[in-house]
Amino acid sequence: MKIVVFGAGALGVYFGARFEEAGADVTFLVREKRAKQIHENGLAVNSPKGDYTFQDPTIITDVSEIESADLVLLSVKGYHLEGALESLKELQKKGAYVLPVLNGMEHIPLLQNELGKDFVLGGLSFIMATLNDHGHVEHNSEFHQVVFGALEPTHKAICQQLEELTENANVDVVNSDRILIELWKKYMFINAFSGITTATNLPIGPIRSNQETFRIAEMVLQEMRIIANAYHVEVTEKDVEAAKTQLLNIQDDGTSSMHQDRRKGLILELEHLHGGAIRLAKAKGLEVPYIEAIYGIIKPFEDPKNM
Ligand SMILES: NC(=O)C1=CN([C@@H]2O[C@H](COP(=O)(O)OP(=O)(O)OC[C@H]3O[C@@H](n4cnc5c(N)ncnc54)[C@H](OP(=O)(O)O)[C@@H]3O)[C@@H](O)[C@H]2O)C=CC1
Ligand SMILES: CC(C)(CO)C(=O)C(=O)O
Repeated sequence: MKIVVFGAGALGVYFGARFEEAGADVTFLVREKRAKQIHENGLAVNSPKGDYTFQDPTIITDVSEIESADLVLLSVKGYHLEGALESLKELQKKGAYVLPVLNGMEHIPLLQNELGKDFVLGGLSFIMATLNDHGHVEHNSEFHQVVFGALEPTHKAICQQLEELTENANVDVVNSDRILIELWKKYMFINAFSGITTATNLPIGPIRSNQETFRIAEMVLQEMRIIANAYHVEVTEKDVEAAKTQLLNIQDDGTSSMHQDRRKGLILELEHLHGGAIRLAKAKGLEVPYIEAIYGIIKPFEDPKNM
């Protein structure tokens, strides 16, 4: 299977490594600065699930160098999506399906409008990973899951192929037949987790120790459930409880990728995540005061000057 990893960041390199281990032909489509860093330092993953070093990674900076591809693993941040569209369209024309693993929801209709519904799969991931100063992946948890699935009947064959590729791979892969619900559940969870950790600038441990603070995360879960329901997606109270249990079970020093970005002084995905939820709520006439408060608190830190 020919897989193009679009965005050689923490997620892209991690899952690219696991797909290559499983026998896929993996190409990384990157920008010039990242290409230079990879040529200087190589490409590697440090992980409790097993380290991996790419022997001779295929790195390209121009989409025209790709003749054909079966699948694009789209792993850019939400704020880089617009800049990725032209190359994605080229890849789609060359036969590729796009599997986005970004957090959030707004990218799905955007990609469907730009590429056509037939080419945009549903996808998400659970992993705690970040790039170190060498541009290598530091995987900081025991979980490393990709959940994907067909949003349209035309996606079934490629989903089946990916499932077969990864059957015995060193990665937890789920081909879900309810991917839309899974996407919303992840969106609910991430807006609570990334919101509360980034707003407080704390990992989950001290947040959990303070009931008043943890309650804010619980209220974000509830508001996200209500938004999902307004879009006819059946996220339930039970799902909210499950997300809460997930928050209670993360290691004390565990934190979100957005909080890691705040710590590193990088651009935040706030607009795509919480901004997106507020827009989706407004479109349905819903009030989401907790999400708005989290958004307002984090907003100044979108500007790296204020970090
Ligand atoms: N990290 C994590 O633990 C998790 C992250 N996620 C989600 O996954 C998504 C990706 O996150 P993450 O991997 O952490 O992000 P990173 O910032 O580590 O990686 C994103 C990469 O995309 C690259 N990129 C952006 N635009 C382009 C472009 N036009 N062409 C080529 N490359 C491009 C960036 O390259 P450049 O260096 O050139 O800027 C960067 O290397 C986010 O939506 C995040 O919320 C979900 C679960 C866990
Ligand atoms: C919560 C987590 C770590 C799960 O993968 C995540 O998606 C993120 O922090 O972006």
